[in-house]
Amino acid sequence: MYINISNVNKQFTHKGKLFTALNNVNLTIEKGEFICLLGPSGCGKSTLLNAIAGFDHPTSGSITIDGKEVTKPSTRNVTIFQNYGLLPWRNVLKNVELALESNKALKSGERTEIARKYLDLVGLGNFADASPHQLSGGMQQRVSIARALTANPDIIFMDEPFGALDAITRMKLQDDILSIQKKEKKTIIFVTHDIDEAVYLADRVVVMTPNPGMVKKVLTINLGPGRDRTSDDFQKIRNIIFETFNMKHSYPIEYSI
Ligand SMILES: Nc1ncnc2c1ncn2[C@@H]1O[C@H](COP(=O)(O)OP(=O)(O)OP(=O)(O)O)[C@@H](O)[C@H]1O
Repeated sequence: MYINISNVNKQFTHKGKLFTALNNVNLTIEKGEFICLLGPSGCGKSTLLNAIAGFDHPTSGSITIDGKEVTKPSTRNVTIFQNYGLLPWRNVLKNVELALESNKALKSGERTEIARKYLDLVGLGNFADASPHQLSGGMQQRVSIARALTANPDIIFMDEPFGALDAITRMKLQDDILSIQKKEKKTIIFVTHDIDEAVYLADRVVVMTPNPGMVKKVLTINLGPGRDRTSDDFQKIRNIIFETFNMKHSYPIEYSI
C-alpha cells in the first residue's frame, strides 16, 4: 500500500453552519496506479485531492504516503490545475525549466536538456521559443504536463485538468496522458466529473456522492489499454456508474459523425 486514506472526515464552517465535505473516506492506492476521483459538483473531490496533496488537512482521520503522515505539500509531488498556471512572460521552454530551478545541483545546460526532453514527449519540441499566449489551450496544458514531468514527481495530482478544453482536444490529451503514464509509470490521482473520461483513463474509479461527500463505490476498470468508448464493456461500466448516481440512461449513447 502506497497511499493510505483512513477514516478521513473534513468539515467546513460556512455562515455558522457545519458542513461535511468528506464523510469517513477510506481508500488505499498503490504505486503507479491511475486513480480517478469522479462525482458531481460538491461531492468533495477537490477537498480529498487537496488533503492527499497536503494543501489542506482532514478534520479527523489520517493520510499517509509511503508510511509517512501527510502534513504539508511535498516537493516530491506536483499538481496540475485546469488553468494551466504558465508564466506569461516566460517562453515555453523557460516555463518547463521552472520545475528545475530550485535544484541547484543542475547546471543551466542540464536544466534545458531535461526540459527539452519532456517538451518533445508532449509533442511541443518545436514550440520551445513560443510565448504561452501563442498556444491553444490544449497546447498550454501540454506545457504544464511537461513541466510537471520535468520535476520527476512521485505523484501527479490533476484537478479537472482538461475541463476547459473542447471535446476533441480533450480526447487527444487523454490519449497523451495515458501514453505518458505508460512510459513514466507515475502514480496519478485525477479529479473529474466526466464519467467517460474516468472510465477511459483509470485503473480504478472512485465514485463519490455529495451531501455528505463520501466514497460510494470503487470500480476496478479491467478494460486494459487502448480502450474503446463504444464497446459493450465500456458501456457496461458506464451504466454501473450511472446507476450509482441514480441516473441510468436507458438508451445507449449515440455516436454519429
Ligand atoms: N474552504 C471552504 N470553506 C467552506 N466550504 C468549502 C470549502 N472548500 C470546499 N467547501 C465545500 O465543500 C464541498 C466540497 O467541495 P469540493 O470543491 O471538494 O467539491 P468538488 O467535488 O471538487 O466540486 P467541483 O467539481 O464543483 O469542483 C462543497 O460544497 C464546497 O462548497
